[in-house]
Amino acid sequence: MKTESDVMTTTALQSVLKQKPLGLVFDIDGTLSPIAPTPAEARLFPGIDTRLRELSRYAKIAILTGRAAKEGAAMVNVEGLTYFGTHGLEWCNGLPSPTNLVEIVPEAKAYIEPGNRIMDLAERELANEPGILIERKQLGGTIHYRLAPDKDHARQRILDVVEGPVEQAHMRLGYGKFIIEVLSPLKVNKGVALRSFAQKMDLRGVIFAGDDRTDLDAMEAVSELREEGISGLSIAVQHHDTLPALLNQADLVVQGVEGMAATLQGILEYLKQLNGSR
Ligand SMILES: O=P(O)(O)OC[C@H]1O[C@H](O[C@H]2O[C@H](CO)[C@@H](O)[C@H](O)[C@H]2O)[C@H](O)[C@@H](O)[C@@H]1O
Repeated sequence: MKTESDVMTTTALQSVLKQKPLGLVFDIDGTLSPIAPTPAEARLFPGIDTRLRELSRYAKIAILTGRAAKEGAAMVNVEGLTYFGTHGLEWCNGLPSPTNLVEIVPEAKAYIEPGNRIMDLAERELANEPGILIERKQLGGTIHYRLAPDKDHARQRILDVVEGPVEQAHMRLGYGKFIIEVLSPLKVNKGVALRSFAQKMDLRGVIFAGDDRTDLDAMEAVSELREEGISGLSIAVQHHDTLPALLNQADLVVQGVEGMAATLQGILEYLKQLNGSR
């Protein structure tokens, strides 16, 4: 049985889906892909790639991930989408290739070298720490401690190693699900990236879905765009550890990646119906 709030949600979702051009923007980890013990083990939820391919007939689609753009694109592997990586710091229109290069915010280039030095240091100093894994990116990278036997100890060890050098390099740290990230100090985040995508594609409607702290910026951007007259809706993918702030900000909450996959299927069916195709 449909509840009153289900009906309201459906109505709100449908009203955004009627807009043209329509944009659909998705985080990957925890949204399109169940959280895995390590980044290399994560895979898209079954059928997501097919749905994205079909959805791209009706909407402009962007992937907006904290992973490097190249890694995110390799994971999704659907042609014709915009791939934003490192929380919006880099992007590629379509799948990256030797003739289709990943671009980076020009002001960020000055931080590539210091970022490399900090990641080299982290690799050296944390090599013997159990359960710590280092994921390097074009700029900086992510230090994972999900597999550490003592997570509090691992987190503190990481901070002891990188906090000082990050401060000296005038860079900053970011925090997520059992990760500490070495980032540029620029005001680039998923919200800025979502706004640039909406502007570039001249979107009249936009839907964003995400599950973690950095996705909050994109959800706030959706609210701002709405105030500016662009129809928008944000979806939080709820897990056992989802931040309350994210659930409060979202217009719609779905349960886990499975719930997100079902919502994508519903969106696809509605767009097919709207556009008279089967
Ligand atoms: O904010 P996001 O776009 O979700 O990016 C944050 C990080 O996501 C990835 O790490 C997370 O997913 C891994 C695979 O499921 C998991 O092992 C890890 O514990 C999670 O934090 C990605 O590997 C990182 O590069 C992103 O920064």
